[in-house]
Amino acid sequence: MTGYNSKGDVATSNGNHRNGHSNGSSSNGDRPADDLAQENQTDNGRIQCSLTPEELRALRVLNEDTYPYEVIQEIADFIVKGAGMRPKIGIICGSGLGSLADIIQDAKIFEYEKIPNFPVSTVEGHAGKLVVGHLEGAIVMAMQGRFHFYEGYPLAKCSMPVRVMKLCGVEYLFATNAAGGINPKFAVGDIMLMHDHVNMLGFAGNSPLQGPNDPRFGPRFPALVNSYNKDLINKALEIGKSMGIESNMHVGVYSCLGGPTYETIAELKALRMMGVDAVGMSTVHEVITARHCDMKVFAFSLITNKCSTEYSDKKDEEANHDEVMSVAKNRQKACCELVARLVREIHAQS
Ligand SMILES: O=P(O)(O)O[C@@H]1C[C@H](O)[C@@H](CO)O1
Ligand code: HPA
Repeated sequence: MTGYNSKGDVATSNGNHRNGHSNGSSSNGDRPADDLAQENQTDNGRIQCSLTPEELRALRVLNEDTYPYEVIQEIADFIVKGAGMRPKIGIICGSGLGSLADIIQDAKIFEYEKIPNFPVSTVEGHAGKLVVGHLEGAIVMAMQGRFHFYEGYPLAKCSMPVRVMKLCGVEYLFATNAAGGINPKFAVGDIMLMHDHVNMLGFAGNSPLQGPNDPRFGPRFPALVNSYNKDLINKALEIGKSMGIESNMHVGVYSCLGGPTYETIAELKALRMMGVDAVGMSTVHEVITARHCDMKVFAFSLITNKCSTEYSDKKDEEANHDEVMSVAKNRQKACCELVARLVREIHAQS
């Protein structure tokens, strides 16, 4: 166990000085770590760390799954300074929906690898770029590529970019995803506006808010009723109507499972009994993080495949990522129009 105090001291449960080397030697010559630890012992029993604040921060980011406020602030400052603008709306592009970021004008593009302390995208259909620019008069920032739990990232890391958005100035989060339709009324290509979720990873005791709470982001125990902004849902429904796609638009409940496996028939039956309409592997932890820091949330699922709850031998009824990507590509125009018009409405009101 490692503990940090507010002065940047570091203490380890075995009394060893923590310096990033596992063999007990340190950057202070060849002296054993125990000697240094004794010498650097402070009154409170903790060990005075000889690392610079920068080294300590880098070590912490590498080894820990939580991102301190100051690190998030640094990432946000890097983006705002690099873009030369402060976004108000954040967009997370779901699988195959990266084109939502292609409609942004005067775009400043940041590859994830080049953003300090940012994770990298590993999934096909998630380009790994952050795009900041203008859309329908508003300044927006879009993630062309999100982070999923099944990639090996802890939930806090998956949704860390939402906090970056917040500290960049973002007030509205638009989260989009590709999902399997469990509600038998849903067809492939339909859009489901999320009005609630079932957090299956939360049922299993996993949350992006696990660990010490930093009140600068939000409260220890945030309420999640009314997480999905009703005004934005109603506006999106109106937009859908004027686009002539109202019969392909629904309002429903999304559930996130850990993936990367698609669901079994028994799991799908269980989800349906719980009132779930669409199932995926993302979004919920992003929404939790956004609501924790008081962002307004709009989210939708593009139904890329139907999830039958009947046993069948037919191979073509099995979900697969190629189909997910190809449906998303076919429906990108409608998704882009919906997002752009909702951004326009928000901008017009402000
Ligand atoms: O990032 P999203 O939630 O849109 O991606 C879904 C879930 C998996 O990552 C992938 C499965 O096909 O699509
Ligand atoms: N299940 C889980 N995630 C998904 C699906 C699905 O059927 N389709 C797209 N993402």
